[in-house]
Amino acid sequence: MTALRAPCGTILANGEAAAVSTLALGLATATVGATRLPAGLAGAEATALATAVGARVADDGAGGTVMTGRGLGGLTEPDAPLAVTDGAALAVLCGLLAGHSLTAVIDGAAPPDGLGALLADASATVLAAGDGTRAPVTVRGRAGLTAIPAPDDPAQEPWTLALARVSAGLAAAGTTTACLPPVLAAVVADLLRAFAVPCEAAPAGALIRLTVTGEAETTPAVLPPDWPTVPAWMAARRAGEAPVVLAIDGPAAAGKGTLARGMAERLGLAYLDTGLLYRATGMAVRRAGGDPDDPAAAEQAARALRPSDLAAPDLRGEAAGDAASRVASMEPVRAALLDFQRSFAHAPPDGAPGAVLDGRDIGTVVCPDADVKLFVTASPETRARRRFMELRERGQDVIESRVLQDMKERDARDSSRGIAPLVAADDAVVLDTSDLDRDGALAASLALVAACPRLNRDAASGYEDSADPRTVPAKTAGSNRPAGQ
Ligand SMILES: Nc1ncnc2c1ncn2[C@@H]1O[C@H](COP(=O)(O)OP(=O)(O)O)[C@@H](O)[C@H]1O
Ligand SMILES: Nc1ccn([C@@H]2O[C@H](COP(=O)(O)OP(=O)(O)O)[C@@H](O)[C@H]2O)c(=O)n1
Repeated sequence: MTALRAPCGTILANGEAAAVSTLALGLATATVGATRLPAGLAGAEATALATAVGARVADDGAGGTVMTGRGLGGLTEPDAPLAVTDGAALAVLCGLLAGHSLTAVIDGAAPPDGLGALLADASATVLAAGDGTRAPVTVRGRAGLTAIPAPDDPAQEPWTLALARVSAGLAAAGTTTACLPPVLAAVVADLLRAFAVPCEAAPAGALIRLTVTGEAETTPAVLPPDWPTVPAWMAARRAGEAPVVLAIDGPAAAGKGTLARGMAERLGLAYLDTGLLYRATGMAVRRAGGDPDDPAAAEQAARALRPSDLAAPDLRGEAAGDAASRVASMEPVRAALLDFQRSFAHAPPDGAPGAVLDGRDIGTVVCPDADVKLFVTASPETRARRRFMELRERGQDVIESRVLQDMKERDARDSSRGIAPLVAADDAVVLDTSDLDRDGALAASLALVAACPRLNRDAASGYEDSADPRTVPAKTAGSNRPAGQ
């Protein structure tokens, strides 16, 4: 057996985040070809760990890392103990190493209960200092693990073991099943798919059942730069605290909805387009033959609004936008729609750990305590161009100069109204998307979420550099200002 020497590497110690990062690094080291990892994911210690099992590591020239692995089953035996300070990361690493013909000693964290039994089932042997519950752990792996039996009661298996099951399953014959909490399952499935590992995710009660097809040929991946946000939402969810609320405000066609949908998807949060509530109210008045400027008709429509009204096909056009901004200037209409928006933010549907809301007054009125407030804007010409293209793609016969004119009028009405006007909250970050494409805007926004103190509280070490707000082309709103200026 390899003689014990001083530890030669550590892995970030952030519970779920550390385990997911370890899985990402492990996949990269077990993949033939060059995988790009974003800044922050492969820290110095983790890089040393990957190098110790035969991966080649280089800078990508942009703060990230290019890792060239050796293929599943191709990792080499480390000639010194590997140091891992987090038990969940250790479990994932043991699972990965179990599918290789090597012996590795891992020192640092204690292995989670049941890890030895799980890997023994897959024909790898995990030995620990006598009883399998203390460091150091020795993994004697072997190529071509037998299929890993499903857990007796998936709901009872700790997520640490479920993740070890996934990592061991990569090299195991057939299908491996693991059950994980929804957010963790979503990010793991995302990661596996990035490396082309066949995997399926389906609800299994409160958990998500992930099935991973083993012995797949992984392909090099490019992990997006927002990976550092992973610990943020995981930390928020684990803390069992108030839901995460992200508020996105800004003028028409700035890209709020595109950004909000993207953030909700990436972070596993619920999304509410609050503009639709006003659009549906305004169009309900119009459809009833009324005038959106009539306060009584508008209030009645707002009070009678039903979720199914939000699916009406004519809500995206400029006529609906115009009607919306008329009814939106009336206090009773706003009051009638406020509770719904606040309830959505504070108790997001489907047990989501938080919500993203976009509109005009989310950061100022609806959710003044939001964790992150973004004020998204772009030059009027850029916005008009985008809206024009969008409407044309929907088959609407529109003239760009007219779209610009309508939009300016609507922005002016929204900014100058007495109640909940369109202004950036004092603590909002202004994000000008004029020179950012959709992906760029999303990456910048996710980096801001990663930098949010409450969300990072539990996930500080190893990630703070990557969440450097200096990389974000945004500034904090010092004073309230009208849109489009
Ligand atoms: N950064 C961007 N670059 C280019 N086009 C964008 C960008 N963000 C959004 N768009 C496009 O602009 C149009 C308006 O975006 P949308 O998200 O609906 O804005 P808003 O919700 O602020 O009205 C859509 O067609 C969308 O695809
Ligand atoms: N939170 C909100 C959301 C929308 N609105 C109003 O609803 C109109 C339509 O909003 P929207 O977000 O659907 O419009 P776009 O930005 O997509 O063009 C806006 O012009 C505002 O007048 C509001 O007053 N408050």
